[in-house]
Amino acid sequence: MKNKQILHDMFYPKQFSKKRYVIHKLTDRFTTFGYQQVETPVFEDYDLYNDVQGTVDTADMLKLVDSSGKVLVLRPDATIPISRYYTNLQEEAISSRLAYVLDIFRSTTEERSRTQAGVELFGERAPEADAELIALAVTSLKELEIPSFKLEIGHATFYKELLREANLTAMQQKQLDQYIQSKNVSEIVPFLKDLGLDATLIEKLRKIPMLYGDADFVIHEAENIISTDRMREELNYLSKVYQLLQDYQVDSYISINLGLINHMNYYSGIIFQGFAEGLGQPIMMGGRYDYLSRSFHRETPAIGFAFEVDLLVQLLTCTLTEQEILRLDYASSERKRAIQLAESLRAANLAVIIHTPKKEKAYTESPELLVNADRLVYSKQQESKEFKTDQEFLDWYIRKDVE
Ligand SMILES: N[C@@H](Cc1c[nH]c[nH+]1)C(=O)O
Repeated sequence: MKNKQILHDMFYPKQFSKKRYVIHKLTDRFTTFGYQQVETPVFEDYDLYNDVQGTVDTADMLKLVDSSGKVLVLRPDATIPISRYYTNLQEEAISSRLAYVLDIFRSTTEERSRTQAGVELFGERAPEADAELIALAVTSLKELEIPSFKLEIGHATFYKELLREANLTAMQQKQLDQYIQSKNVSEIVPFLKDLGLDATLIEKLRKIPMLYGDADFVIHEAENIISTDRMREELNYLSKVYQLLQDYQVDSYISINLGLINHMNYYSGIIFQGFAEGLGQPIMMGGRYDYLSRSFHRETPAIGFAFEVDLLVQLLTCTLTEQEILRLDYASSERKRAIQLAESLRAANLAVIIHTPKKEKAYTESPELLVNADRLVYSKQQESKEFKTDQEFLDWYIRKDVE
């Protein structure tokens, strides 16, 4: 049976090279969209999360106590500390586009820790900013060749506007969120009737789980349930973002889902989640969180997303070519020469192991080089080749895989 206490599953070399590839691709792409990478501490004050409203449930955090009795948590979210960092340092001309690759620790996830790669964009509230950020997410997934993925775009408060006057308790709201998320239409109506809500309001709320799919259809249908100016403004905003995504030519990867619920409740506007075929959980999530920074005593609009790196690694279909490792052996008189040869190869970014016993199974297919006083003998499986000088070998070996 799988041990559920395992903190982070071991990544073996093959898997890890996939993880490294995913991280490399994502961070390179983030850079080309102007994001600069940051890192936040693993251990954080419990109070940071306790004070910030609507963040990770305190029960889900992994806590520890330091030697002075102070309660710390293992970083349960990246958006909150990065938002605090940006808000506090705003005057010091730091970039308003920050990226990260960080492990996130939550006791609710089976592995307890997972790697997220994400971006946060501060200081802008405009459909153009949202569209560019969403286009970045799509471009990244396309480049990783993630098969059949979709991004669902919704809104954190659109349907909650309908409930303004209903004064639901937090528990009731949570229950309703669950029904909407699971599109459990048959339970929604009796639940809302029991709460004594007005029949027209119930009728509108009942439609929410159906507001998903093709953008033009959803936006048109959503117009029929609008009851406040705020709802109209937000729907127009969403529609503008969608038009921009058409210009980015990524609209075929997008669907609108006004019943989308994100678990972090710092979101205040557009939200999104990415899904890949055959995987029940989202591979990315994000959204606009314009008011989180109020907790840090300044207001800065912001939007961001995070990819679940470990899930992307599972979905990777491309085959990565592993770097071959040359095993270098030498006649005892040639030790110094062999060491220098290894140095030259490593300077050209090639992998070399000097004089190791040939017992590891993984290396039985590795090429070998024997350095003798009068010649160098290269062999790989059945093939072998001889060289008179070190330079002759280096010239050949360094270029052999380059067409
Ligand atoms: N921090 C969010 C993802 C996100 C990044 N930026 C905005 N949202 C999460 O872990 O779900």
